[in-house]
Formats: sequence, structure tokens, C-alpha cells
Amino acid sequence: MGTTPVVVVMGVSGSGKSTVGTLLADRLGVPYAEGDDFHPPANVAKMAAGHALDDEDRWPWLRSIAAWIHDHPSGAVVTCSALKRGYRDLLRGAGVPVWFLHLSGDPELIRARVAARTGHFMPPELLGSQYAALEPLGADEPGLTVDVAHTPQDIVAAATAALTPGSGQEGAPR
Ligand SMILES: Nc1ncnc2c1ncn2[C@@H]1O[C@H](COP(=O)(O)OP(=O)(O)OP(=O)(O)O)[C@@H](O)[C@H]1O
Ligand SMILES: O=C(O)[C@H](O)[C@@H](O)[C@H](O)[C@H](O)CO
Repeated sequence: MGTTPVVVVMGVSGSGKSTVGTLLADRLGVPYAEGDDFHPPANVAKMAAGHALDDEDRWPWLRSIAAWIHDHPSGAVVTCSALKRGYRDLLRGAGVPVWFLHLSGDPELIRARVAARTGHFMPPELLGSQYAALEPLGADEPGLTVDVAHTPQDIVAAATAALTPGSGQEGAPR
């Protein structure tokens, strides 16, 4: 069992999960997976059509991500919105230490980034439903919340520092 947990980069659509996740995986030298790649086509079609996913849509998707986490006991990075506490509890049930990096920020800032983005299936109109579902990290959940006003590089530096043994933030609940 490796000492590096599986880092779940979480947050609403457009918060920067893919941008930060790829940089962080490279910095940590661990495998990376894009949570959106685990969605069944029906989920993607539903969101692209402007409809928010519900729990019934998300549980199978979350279970497939949890299976990937289980297969990476030496550490990895995976992006997953993981909006609700119950979703994160499922991911933590994978039998491998999990650590959450919540990319949090001003809705208008994130909305502007989503609107400026091209070629992505998620319409900006769904951001409201993402915030409505979002439950921030609890004090008992292992992880760190970082404001997305910072650069991706600074966010990766903060996460890497927090994951450094002895920092007091690595892996253990805060
Ligand atoms: N810290 C940042 N500062 C400035 N721009 C950022 C930052 N993080 C991400 N971006 C930009 O914001 C947009 C959304 O980023 P990204 O696609 O990584 O978000 P995401 O959370 O993975 O989105 P989704 O969940 O919809 O896939 C992109 O155009 C990206 O370049
Ligand atoms: O939980 C959800 O509603 C979904 O995972 C969304 O967050 C999108 O898949 C992702 O953000 C891409 O836009």
C-alpha cells in the first residue's frame, strides 16, 4: 500500500478539476483519470440536453469511479464532481485512502470560465443545479478546499504541500 492517497479533485462543473487534476497527477507522478469518462452516454446526453443528473444517474457512475480508486492503492488522481457528502462516502468506501481537493470559488467567476470554454458538453445553465447539490467538505473529511481564483500552479502547490507527510493535512480528517 502506497503512502500517497487517491486524490479526488472535486467541485462544480467548470471549477477546474481537469486542469488542476492533470497538473497534480504529473507533479505527484501518479496515474490520472477523468471522472467524466466514467459517465454512461445517457448521462452525458442528459446534461448536454440541459438536464441535471440526479442521484439515480450518479450512483452507477460513482461506483465505477470507486472501482478505479480501489485498483490504485499506491496513489492516483481522479476528477469527480463529488458534490454531495454521500457521494464522497461511497468513494471513501473503496478500501483505499482517499483525499479530497475541493476547487471552490465565486459562482460568477466559474460561470465566466464555463461560458468561455468551447467543445465541452456541459451547458453553463446547469451550474445553478451544481451549486444546489454541492455540500462542502466536512471537518471530518480528509482534504483541502482551495479558491479557484488562484492559478492552477498555485493550487497544485498548495495541494502538494498539504499532502506532504507531517503537514497535518495529508490524508487524516482535519
Ligand atoms: N485556476 C484557474 N484559473 C484560471 N482558469 C482556470 C483555472 N482552472 C481552470 N481554468 C479554466 O476554466 C475552464 C474550466 O476548467 P476545467 O475544464 O478544468 O473544469 P472542470 O471542473 O474539469 O469542468 P467539468 O467538470 O465541466 O469537466 C477551462 O477553460 C480552464 O482552462
Ligand atoms: O455530478 C454531476 O452533475 C456531473 O459529474 C457534472 O459535474 C459533470 O459530469 C462534470 O462536471 C462535467 O461538466
